[in-house]
Amino acid sequence: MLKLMRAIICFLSYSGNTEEVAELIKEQLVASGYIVDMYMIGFGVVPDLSTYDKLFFGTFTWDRGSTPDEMKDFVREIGYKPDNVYVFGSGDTQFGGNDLFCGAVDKLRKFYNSTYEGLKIEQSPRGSQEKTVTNWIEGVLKNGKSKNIRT
Ligand SMILES: Cc1cc2nc3c(=O)[nH]c(=O)nc-3n(C[C@H](O)[C@H](O)[C@H](O)COP(=O)(O)O)c2cc1C
Repeated sequence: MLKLMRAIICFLSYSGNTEEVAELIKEQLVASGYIVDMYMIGFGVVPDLSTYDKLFFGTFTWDRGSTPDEMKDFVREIGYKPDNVYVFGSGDTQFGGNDLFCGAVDKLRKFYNSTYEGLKIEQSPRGSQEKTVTNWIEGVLKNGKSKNIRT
């Protein structure tokens, strides 16, 4: 029997940019045959992540390259380090240039030992950056690790 792959996209977004990235990732995964759930960090109970093949965590960056507190709380609530995490985020190079751009993406990736590169989007992904999202997802699907949740 054909087993469908499942992914969840957990994201934190105040003004909607990271949410837009999450939506694009969802569209791409669905087009590739995944069943996709979305979780807005800070709203409701943290889902059971062990039931997903791939986990996508998204966040904006704050306060000179920092990870927002809600994201830190989410990480604490999970309570373990899944090994199938892919990190994405939005930021703005006006806040400290390349050094601080999407610093939270780098920090989360490091925390989860996520070997696949993080996706960093300058504010809204709509327009020319949509291709960046598409390329990233293609790379994740081709090269990224999946947790085999059925063994
Ligand atoms: C006070 C403040 C500080 C920020 N600091 C950074 C930063 O250090 N690095 C960065 O890349 N973006 C920084 N940003 C930009 C946001 O991360 C960016 O606007 C992001 O797209 C917002 O995401 P959201 O629309 O999902 O809430 C900052 C924004 C604000 C308002």
